[in-house]
Amino acid sequence: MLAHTALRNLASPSARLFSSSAARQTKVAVLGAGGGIGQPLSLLLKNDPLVTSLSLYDIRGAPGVAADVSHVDTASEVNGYPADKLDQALEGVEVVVIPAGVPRKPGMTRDDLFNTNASIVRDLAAAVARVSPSAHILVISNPVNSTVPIVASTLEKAGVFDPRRVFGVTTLDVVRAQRFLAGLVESDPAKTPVTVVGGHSGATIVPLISQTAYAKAVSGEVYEKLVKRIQFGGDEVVKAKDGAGSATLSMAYAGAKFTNALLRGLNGEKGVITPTFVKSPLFADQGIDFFSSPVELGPNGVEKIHPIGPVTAEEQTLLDACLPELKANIAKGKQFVA
Ligand SMILES: NC(=O)C1=CN([C@@H]2O[C@H](COP(=O)(O)OP(=O)(O)OC[C@H]3O[C@@H](n4cnc5c(N)ncnc54)[C@H](O)[C@@H]3O)[C@@H](O)[C@H]2O)C=CC1
Ligand SMILES: O=C([O-])CC(=O)C(=O)O
Repeated sequence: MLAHTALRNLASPSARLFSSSAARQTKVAVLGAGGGIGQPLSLLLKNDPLVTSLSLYDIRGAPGVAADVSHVDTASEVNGYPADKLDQALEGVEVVVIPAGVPRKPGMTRDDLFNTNASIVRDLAAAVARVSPSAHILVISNPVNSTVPIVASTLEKAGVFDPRRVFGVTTLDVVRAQRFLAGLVESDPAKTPVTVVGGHSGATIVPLISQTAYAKAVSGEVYEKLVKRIQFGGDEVVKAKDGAGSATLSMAYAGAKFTNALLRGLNGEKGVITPTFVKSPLFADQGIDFFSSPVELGPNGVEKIHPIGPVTAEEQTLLDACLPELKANIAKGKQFVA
């Protein structure tokens, strides 16, 4: 039930946006704004009335993207920053979205991106710690299961880590789950909320179909295929793009959706609840201190971490497979910064 309300709140951001005109507005930075995700994400954020100012940074091409996006006739101002202007890009920023880093090619796992992306994310987090230490950081760069602990440990080292302000963006898993389930049961995806917990890679992605209104409509082989498709939706896109990268457009949509949810929470809207990968007590006793479960977003970021709720035996099996892999991914991220 909780998940239902939660995801319904997320389902129609535009309707909520237009009723929020009196809300406090916010300066948002996109680091990696010139990339496959960064460009459409910047466009979608330009279209979000809760964003006052958009700061676009990349080691390549951000001023051009900024000039282009700045012509869109919404109120926010847009500035683009080249490679040597990271600190300027982060000045006064309250929300930082990070899609910087390399994407997968066919045959790679997300963990194969670690060697390149770990240092990119660490260095960007160090800059946020230095220039805008109280900003909320939304991590898109893969492998999310490791890059989020990298950001947290980097902030911790700098003495500015607040667990309420660091988020791994797992919204694409929720978006896919809702789209795929809705396709099977012929419902409206916006009215087919699904909670997805765990992390963001293969077996660590755990959709809780039993908590949906359609639990009984999908069983046996149909259920198994649905779960696999949600867990490996990223691979589907990587394969179809055939060497040209991974999901960018659906990720930009998911990133903008999560950013809007956070902004609504920061603005004091109540009941904004969505899964996100955060520092979490849920499985900390098993040495897993980051986990995605439904999180209520509020004026300080994470307001409340909700438990995963009732699971079936099949879902427990999925969780049992998720936890050791997630634990190793988290440890790898922490170790990189230590
Ligand atoms: N969390 C999720 O659900 C998803 C995550 N991703 C991940 O997002 C990341 C980006 O993917 P794409 O946009 O497709 O890649 P891309 O290669 O098209 O764009 C990445 C951008 O990052 C920039 N960049 C590299 N180093 C940088 C630095 N130090 N500072 C600022 N910018 C830097 C590059 O210049 C490039 O413009 C990948 O790691 C990918 O795996 C992709 C899809 C879904
Ligand atoms: O599959 C990838 O590498 C990109 C990603 O995280 C996704 O699409 O879920």
